[in-house]
Parts: sequence; C-alpha cells; structure tokens
Amino acid sequence: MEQRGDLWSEIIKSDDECGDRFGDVPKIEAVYQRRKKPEKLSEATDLGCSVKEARASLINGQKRDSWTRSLSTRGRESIAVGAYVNNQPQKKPAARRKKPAIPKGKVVKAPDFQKEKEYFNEVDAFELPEESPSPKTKNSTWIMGEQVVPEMPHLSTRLEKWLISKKLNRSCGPSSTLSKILESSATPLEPICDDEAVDSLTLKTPEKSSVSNTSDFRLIPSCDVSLAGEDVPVRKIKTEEMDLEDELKRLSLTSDLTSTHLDYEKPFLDLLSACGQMQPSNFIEAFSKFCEPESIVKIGEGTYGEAFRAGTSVCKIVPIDGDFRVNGEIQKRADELLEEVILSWTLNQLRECVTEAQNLCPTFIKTQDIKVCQGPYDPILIKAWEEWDAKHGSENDHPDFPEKQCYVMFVLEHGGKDLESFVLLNFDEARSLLVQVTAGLAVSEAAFEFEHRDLHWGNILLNRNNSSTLPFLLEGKQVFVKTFGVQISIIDFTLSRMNTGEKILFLDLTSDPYLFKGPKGDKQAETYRKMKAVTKDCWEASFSRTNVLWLIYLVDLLLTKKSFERSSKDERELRSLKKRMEKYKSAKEAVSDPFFSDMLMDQIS
Ligand SMILES: Nc1ncnc2c1ncn2[C@@H]1O[C@H](COP(=O)(O)OP(=O)(O)OP(=O)(O)O)[C@@H](O)[C@H]1O
Repeated sequence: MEQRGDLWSEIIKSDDECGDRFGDVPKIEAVYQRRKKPEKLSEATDLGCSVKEARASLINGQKRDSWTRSLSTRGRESIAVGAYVNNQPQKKPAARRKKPAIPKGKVVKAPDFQKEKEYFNEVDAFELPEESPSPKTKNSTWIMGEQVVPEMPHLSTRLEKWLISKKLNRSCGPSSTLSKILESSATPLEPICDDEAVDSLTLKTPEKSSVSNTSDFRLIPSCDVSLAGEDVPVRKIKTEEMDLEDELKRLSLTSDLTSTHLDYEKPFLDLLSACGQMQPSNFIEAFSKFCEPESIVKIGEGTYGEAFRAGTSVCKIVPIDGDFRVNGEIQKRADELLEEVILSWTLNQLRECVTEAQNLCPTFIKTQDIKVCQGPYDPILIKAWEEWDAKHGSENDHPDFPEKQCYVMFVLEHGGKDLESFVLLNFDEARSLLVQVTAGLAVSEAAFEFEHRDLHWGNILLNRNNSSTLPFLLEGKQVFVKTFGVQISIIDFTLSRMNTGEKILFLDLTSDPYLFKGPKGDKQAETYRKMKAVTKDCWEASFSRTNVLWLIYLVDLLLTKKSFERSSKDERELRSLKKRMEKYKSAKEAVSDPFFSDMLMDQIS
C-alpha cells in the first residue's frame, strides 16, 4: 500500500508536462464523437501542481480525484490514501461553494420577436430535408477515420414546431405528413410515431455484424412508462403520451416558451427527443413512476452519477450542462449523454428475442427508461444521499444544485452488487463470472463491434438467483452458459465504443492522458495503458483486443484480489487461461478457450 502510494506521488511529481497541461482548456468540438474528458486533464494538472481547497465531508473528509476514486470505489486495496492525501481535490465547505453559473441555454430572456421570426423561417427550411428518406445503410460497416455526423432525433422538436405553428395559425407549419398524421387521427392523439423521426433514429446494425439480419433499430413510441414488465421485441425510444391541449398550453408563445424551448440548444433538444420528452421532468415525477418517493434509497455512486434504488429499479442521476464542477469534474454535456443514451438503448437489443436475432445475451444491464430532469435535488433525494454519506462516507459533493440544473436519469434494472464487494463462494462462481463476461462481450462484438473499455470490478454487478443456465446466441448459434446461481450484469458505458451500423460511438481518450497515469503495477491502470498501446490512440477504430485486456484483468483480479474456495489446480487453470488469453484478439476468440468448454452447453441438460 505504502509503496503504491509512493509510486503514485512519484508519478505525479515526475510529471513535467504539468505546465503545458495547465494551458489546456476543455474543447467543445464540432462533435462526431463523445466529448473527450479534458476535465481529467485539468484534474491532473491540479493534482500535480496545486493543492485544492478543502471540501467538507461527513466521514472521511477527503474527496478524491477520478483515479483515486476509481481505485477506491473499484479497488480500495490498491491505493495508499496517505501518500496522496494532500493532492486530493477536496470538497469545499458548502458555505464557500462558488455559486454555480446558470446552465447554458436556460437563461430567462424577454420575448425576442426577431428571434421568433428567424426561428419560423428555420422551421420552413427545416422540414424539407427532414422529409427526405434517410440514406441507406452502407453494407460495409465503416471506414476507419471517417467521421459520421450523428443524425439525431427531431421527434418532439418537430411536434413542438407544428404545435406552435398551429397555435399561431402561421403558414410555416410542419411537413404535411406530420400534420396529416396528427390531424387525420380519428381517435384522441396517439403517441407520436413519426416515420421520419423514426428513420433518423433507426440504428441499423451493420449487415456483417448485426443483432439480427433484418431487424432495424425501431423507434416504438410507448405510453407505458412502467417498464418493469417483460422485454418487448421492439422498443427503443419511448415518447410520452402527449395531450395536445396541454402541449398547446405549454407551448403558447409566452415568455415561458422563449425562455425555455427556444433557448434550448440543439444537443439538449436532441437529448430530450431521444428520451421522448418535450421538456425536462422533475425528479419526483420521474421517480414516482417506479416507486413511492419516500422509499428511495441511495445505493452507490460514481464520479459522474449517483445511483438510487427506486422499487425494483436503479436510477442513476448524472448532472449535465452546468458550468460548474461536480465532484471535481466538469459536467458532461448533452451531446455526450445523447451518445450514452443511444449506446444504452442499442445494447438493450441484445436482450430482444426476435426471430431474426443472430446475437443475444442477458449480460448488459437492461435500460428501462431514460429521462431528462431539471431542478434542484428533491429533499427526499438529499435525505437519501445524506443517509448513505453517513453510513459509507461519500466521495461526492453534497448535491446542492440550482433551479436550472439539468440531469439525465438512467432507469436501470437492479443488477446486484459490484464485483468489488460481492463475495464469491467458490471456483464455480468465479469461472461462471468469467464465462458470462467473455460470452457477453463476444456477442456484443459480433453485433456491434462493441468494446467496453472500462470493465473494472465496479462495473460488473453480480446477483444470486435460482438460474442454472442462461441462454446466449452468438452469430446464430445458441449456447447455454452455466451460472452456478450467479448472474452478472455489465454497467457503465461511458468509455465504450460501438458501431451501430450507422454511427461509430466512442469516447476519444487522446486528450485524457491522466487516465493512463495511474499507479504502476496497478492492474486497472495497466489495462488502460495496454489499451492505449493496442489502439495507438485511435479510439474510434475497432480493437476487440481491448475486451481481451479486460478479461485478462479479471483473471488477474480473481487470482490476486478475490478470495474464494479454490484448489491449487483451480489456480493453475486460471493462470494458464491468462497465458492463453495473451494471444486472443477478441472475446469471440477467447470464448472458444478450453477453460470455458464445460460451461457452454448446446442445450439445457
Ligand atoms: N443497475 C445497477 N444496479 C445496481 N447498482 C448499480 C447499478 N448502476 C449503478 N450502480 C451502482 O452505482 C455505482 C456507480 O454507477 P456507475 O459506475 O454507472 O457510475 P459512474 O458515475 O458512471 O461511475 P464512474 O466513476 O465509473 O464513471 C456502481 O458502482 C454501482 O455500485
């Protein structure tokens, strides 16, 4: 521990690029990719060159930077707190908190009629291209380095525009198609199912690497927000039932409208749209669809997200678009979250048992809903947060957010405990963990060229149940994986890369050198460095080998950090698996390793 701490200090001290980094400012790019994480860059700078202000904490008194947090929440054994304690970004006392700036694009403004005029001109111009059929998906998956401008949904924005034009009786209404869809409806307004909007979100998987050969990523509007039920064959993005009158009221051209909708920037509108919303919800409204608000309990935290249990679901809340740091990090932007939203929905496809499916697995956490929320944390959430803090000592800032703060709330299936805290009983449970992760990654590689890229032990959840096998479908071949009563779920797709068939979603880590500067000898830190070597910093390209690197990390972890009942023969088997893994280029190759053969069955025995 001490030694690791010293190494960490050494790394920090020897970082002579400090001065250069100081000049780096977070970039907002014309984005075709999830934003880089320059915040960690400046974090590195802070760590190396300055001592941060002290922040209040109820128990441990110290707040940690991303790296130490990651080692802490994901690998407490591997850090020496004492060695870096003075370098920590520390929580400021609440009273000294810098007053947060009003989040971008939410400034209340007086009505600006010139702006409205321009807006409606834009509506006119906007409709035609929207009506055009979407370009056909290319057969080839993608060309390396090609940057694809994300076409994002305009579902609710289009409806809004139409509603506005109806309200004003202006001639700049929407496409006739949309008007007709809405007007010709004999029944009360159905949830919107706008084909063009559907097209723009259709995330066709590449022909060569698809969940199914024929099925598109279909946008199926649904009014049912209670998604606790079974998987449905096709459902990705939901739209809320909208009452026309209500919406007309909401969209009346009052100062309200000019101060909200017209001021939302496109990425935020796209995000709302992808979440089937016309405007952000408030927290309790969103939570109350899943549980009695009083029953909300905080269950975990990450650098970006706070996780709360809501009934049988978990709601992960990620603040976005604010101009102040949260937990020492610059807040993520709507465009980044939009990619994570698409990634999450796309991975859900691997659970959809449609007849044409070629690749299926239950390994990635099921996303049940995603909502954009706005407002300060509700007192109920604050209470839950404080209770968790009192018990576990939060590393995050106390959630004091302003009225205008926006968030994305991921509603996820409860996946159980993370691998760090889960107690594995025996070798069978350990090898089932390995086979489920390997097979799940193999399936996702085949379907989407998916790479998780951050599969540390905080991002693998385990849950005991009565299952003995789980079904997987890999390139059309069905296998049943032995679970020995433990089912795993993979979470947190922030660093993940995927080819949806139309877009490459990835996080460019090139400008995040800090991620690669973790302690020498630490398995997690070494894995990031190995990924960097494999990708040669070309993060948009497909390198399934990164999945194998995380599998090797997992085997190492089982050998060195987890204790469970095992024989020396079991350990030998793990060590030779690790050796053989060195030559695999993908999880798909790895899953054919003899280590897994007696855990993969053609049929349920
Ligand atoms: N679906 C879930 N079921 C159970 N627990 C969960 C779930 N999702 C998140 N958690 C808990 O919340 C913690 C934080 O979640 P997550 O890792 O997704 O947040 P994050 O902010 O993206 O983290 P990071 O610091 O890795 O960026 C997890 O380690 C886990 O303990």
